Amino acid sequence: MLDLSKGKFTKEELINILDINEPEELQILFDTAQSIRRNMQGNKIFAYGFVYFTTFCRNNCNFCYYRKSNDIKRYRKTVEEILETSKTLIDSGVNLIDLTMGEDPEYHREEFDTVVAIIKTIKNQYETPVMISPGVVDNKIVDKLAEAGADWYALYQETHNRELFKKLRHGQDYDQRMNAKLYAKQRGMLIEEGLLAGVGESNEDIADSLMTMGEIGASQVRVMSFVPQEGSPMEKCKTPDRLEEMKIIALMRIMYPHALIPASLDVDGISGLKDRINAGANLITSIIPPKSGFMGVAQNTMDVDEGGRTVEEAKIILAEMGLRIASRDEYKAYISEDLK
Ligand SMILES: C[S@@+](CC[C@H](N)C(=O)[O-])C[C@H]1O[C@@H](n2cnc3c(N)ncnc32)[C@H](O)[C@@H]1O
Ligand SMILES: C[C@H](CCN)[C@@H](N)C(=O)O
Ligand code: SF4
Repeated sequence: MLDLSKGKFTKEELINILDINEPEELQILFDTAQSIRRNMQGNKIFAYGFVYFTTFCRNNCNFCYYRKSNDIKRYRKTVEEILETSKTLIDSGVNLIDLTMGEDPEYHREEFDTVVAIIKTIKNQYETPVMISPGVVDNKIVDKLAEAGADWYALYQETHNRELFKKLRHGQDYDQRMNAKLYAKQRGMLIEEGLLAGVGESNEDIADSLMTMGEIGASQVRVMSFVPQEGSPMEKCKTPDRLEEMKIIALMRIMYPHALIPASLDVDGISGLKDRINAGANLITSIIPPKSGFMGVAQNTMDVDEGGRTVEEAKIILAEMGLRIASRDEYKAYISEDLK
């Protein structure tokens, strides 16, 4: 097999690696990714708290439960609720708060003033890094979010095949979405790019995405397996075999040794943590406090109220693997020294 440790691949080589199905070859792929992760940061794994503070959305993404046309119960949390949940997460040991929202017209109307205030409190009072996942916003809003002190702007293209994008993010503009994150990067924010697995992409599409992540300078890169959502146009589509997601995680780790790569609890809950870490992920995302009334995205309730999506639970699994959760200071050092 190809020498994987070199880290730089042509598109053809990437497609060949994605085609691997022999157990021995797969093991080499995952072992290579794991050893790169260990070399970069020893036994540390980072952890993000997830705060999905409004589930109202003006868009109609075909894969998403919260799409505008889906007739579901929605919430818009108060500032107090958002801050209280953020504080609970911070006290439990997360390294960052990911403030995530549907593209809620209410926040666009007030030009994100409330979001700016929340970011400032988390940054200045709680001394904790912030990621903002607001969907597409115009440059003026990106300026405001950057000035408020947001460290990260997360915006996932889902695919870099424009035709497929049009089907998934129906009615949305590919370039506008791409340009929003490029502008955030230009403004000095770190950016996260992401892919969906199992939505009709080819291995060539995945290879294109893997290369694009590097070209645009994303410091955090992710893949999530598609989870079918009740009431959405893709409700009857199957969730893909997880091997595809694991291969993509491993390749991202090998291509981008410094990158933050999520093991998201939002796909298979806490039971999916170990495999993703073993594939090369170095960050646990979608940690949600039980009984807080806040939801996940792809798995909106799985493991939440049972307390499965907590630092406490993750710690137990990591300990069995000889790993531990990084401290907030270790995380701050990582993003200011290794990623800049
Ligand atoms: C809910 S959005 C939050 C931010 C903002 N609304 C946006 O779309 O950018 C975050 C991401 O969740 C992922 N997601 C949504 N629905 C999903 C599903 N059914 N299965 C897997 N991932 C999903 C997509 O990658 C999407 O970009
Ligand atoms: C997809 C979400 C992240 C948005 N920035 C969250 N459910 C996650 O898995 O981290
Ligand atoms: S993925 Fe984001 S933008 Fe698309 S419908 Fe869901 S919440 Fe809205």
